[in-house]
Order: sequence, then structure tokens, then C-alpha cells
Amino acid sequence: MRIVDICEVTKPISSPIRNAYIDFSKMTASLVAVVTDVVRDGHRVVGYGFNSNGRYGQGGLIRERFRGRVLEAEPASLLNDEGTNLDAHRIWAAMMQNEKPGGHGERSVAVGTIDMAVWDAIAKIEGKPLFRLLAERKGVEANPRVFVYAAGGYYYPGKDDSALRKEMRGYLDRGYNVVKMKIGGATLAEDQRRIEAVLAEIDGEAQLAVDANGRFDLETAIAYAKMLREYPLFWYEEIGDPLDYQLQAAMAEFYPGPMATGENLFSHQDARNLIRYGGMRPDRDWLQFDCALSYGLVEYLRTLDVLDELGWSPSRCIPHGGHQMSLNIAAGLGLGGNESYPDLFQPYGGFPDGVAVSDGHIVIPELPGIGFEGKSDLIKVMHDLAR
Ligand SMILES: O=C([O-])CC(=O)C(=O)O
Ligand SMILES: [Mg+2]
Repeated sequence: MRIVDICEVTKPISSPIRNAYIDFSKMTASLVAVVTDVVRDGHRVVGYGFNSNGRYGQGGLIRERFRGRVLEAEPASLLNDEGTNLDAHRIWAAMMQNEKPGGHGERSVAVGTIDMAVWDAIAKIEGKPLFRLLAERKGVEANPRVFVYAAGGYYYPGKDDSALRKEMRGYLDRGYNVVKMKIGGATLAEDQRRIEAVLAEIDGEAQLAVDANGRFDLETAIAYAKMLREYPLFWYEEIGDPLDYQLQAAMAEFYPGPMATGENLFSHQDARNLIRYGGMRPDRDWLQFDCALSYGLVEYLRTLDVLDELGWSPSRCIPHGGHQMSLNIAAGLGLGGNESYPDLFQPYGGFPDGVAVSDGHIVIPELPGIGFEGKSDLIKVMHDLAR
């Protein structure tokens, strides 16, 4: 049993949307296939992965460093003790040889993308859904019913409040009961008007989260906190620079409601620093680490261990990224839910065909691997890369 190739293609996921920090006009994602020599049901097992939006495709790093380290490793050294399957932790260690600690940036995206494909292959080799495999290994009960919320509400050329309201109404019509919109890309007064428009539209049928994408300095963060705390928001997200733990810690004094952050922290060490120094409150705040951007599930398992040591339940995690990998982690390991972008970043985001949101939840179907084979538009581009 061995990995015979790792293929990568960088795909556009561009759109005219804008958050408080970046526009998505040139956004890309890496699509990866980990090709094995294992045959199941008459087909070669191929695992697939991709990185989520916000960071760009990582073809350069994947081709120059990480692919070669896996393919050059002694194949038996990448298997479990019994030799019956790939071992994601050993593959991770092979990828990360000769990498110094710290400075977690784009490298974590390249590794996370390959790691997703490795886990897809492992679960397919075992012939089960990844969420079942994760629950089994952890000795816990899987729960395929997962909370999902609708992320959108971007700034968009020519988009007025009525278009924003219509977008949010569309999410409610599709079964969501939490929606998210961007703030910090306009003046405070304009953002307040947009928030009030959305709250009038959803009118108690759903809750609203707001996301500043790390835009605010302390003064602006506090000014917004004073405005936002007058509304019953689901959360106030990524207020200041993701690595400014002191700013995050200071916000508790001004914002009693739930806050969320973590999508731009890419290692268990950074996650630990957030918990140690960021003043996050385990009874109400939310953690959004996204394995696809942060060295994959092998690293995410370390992050969950760190959270456990520091008194945080996995149920406080609702990852960024809107991909099926985090849905599996949520169902298998008891996370609080997952992000979803109903109208964006297709075909990568979303759920297998026929899965509908009801009362803010979906039920993951029982498909081997991560479940990409159940999403026809996605599996088509994956098969174009390798099958
Ligand atoms: O706009 C983005 O970069 C995505 C984001 O923050 C989120 O989904 O929370
Ligand atoms: Mg965000």
C-alpha cells in the first residue's frame, strides 16, 4: 500500500465581494488529489482536499516542498503499525521534516490541503464516512446532525440595503436560523444602518452574527462594541488583528455578548496563545480555527487537546471555511457546528446533493470518506484532476 502521486491544481474562486480587509477578485484555492494504489469497489482510492477561502492556492509550496517529502518517504513508514492503512500523523511528520517552528503562514495552508486529502483516502480505505472513523477512534458517539449558519452579507458593488435584506431572506427560506454579515468596510453609521436593515428583515426568525475581519484598532473596536452591544447578536467576530491578543482581551470589558475569532490562527501554539492571553470566555465565546488553513486535522486534533487542557469544550468550536471536512469533524468529535456559504465559493463549499438545511441543521449522509463523491459539481472537478 502506498501513495503513488500527489496532484495539485490552482483554481479561481474569485467573486466581486469585499470584506473589511480584502476583495475576492483574485482569490484562488488549491485542489489536491492524493492517489493511492489501493483498490476499493473496483476503483483506485484517491483522496481529495482543498484549502478554504481567504488564503490563496498553494501550488508553489506543495510542488516545491511537501509533495516530494511524501513521495520520497519509504512507503511503509507512512502506514499504521498493522500496515492496513495510511497514517495521517506519520504523513504529517514526513511533510514537516526540516521545517522550523513558528511563523505559521502559507505553509500551514499547503500542509492542511494535503492533509484533508490524506484523511479522505484513509476513510475511503476503511470504507466509512470520516465522521464515523473519527468518533470510533476517539471512543465517542458520532452525531451526523450538525448546526450550520449562513455566511454572506459582503460588501458588493451596487448592493443596497434591500439587496442585503433579500440575501438574508434567502438564507432563512433555505432553512438557516443564524446568518452572518460583514462590518468594518464602511463607516460605523453605515454599518449600523445595514445591521438594523438585516435585523428588521429577519425579525426574530433568526439571529445575526457580524464579522469585522480583523480590521479594527482598539479605539474603533470599542466604538463598534458600544454600538453592537445594544443588539442581540449571535457573535461579534474577528474584531482586531488575529494576533493581537491584548486587544481581544480588552474587549470583554466593552462587549458582554459572545465574540468569535481564530480563523487566522494556524497552529495549536497560536490557538493556545489566544486562550492564554486573549481573554476568551469558555461560557459564551466561539473558536473558528479552520483545519484547511492550519496544518490539517492532525494539527486540529492537537488544538482540541490544548483546548481540553485549558478547560474548553469542543462544542465551543464552529470552524471557518464552509467545507465538508469540518462538517465531518463537527459530527465526529462534537464541535458546535460549521460555517456555510450558501451562495459563494462553489463548487467547493456546501453539502452533498440533496442535503437540505432544516431548523439550522443538516444531517451528513453516510458516504465513504469526506463525502465529496456525493456533491456532483465538486466531484467532477476532482475527477478532472485525478481519479
Ligand atoms: O470574508 C472572509 O474572509 C471569510 C470570513 O471571514 C468568514 O467566513 O468568517
Ligand atoms: Mg470571518
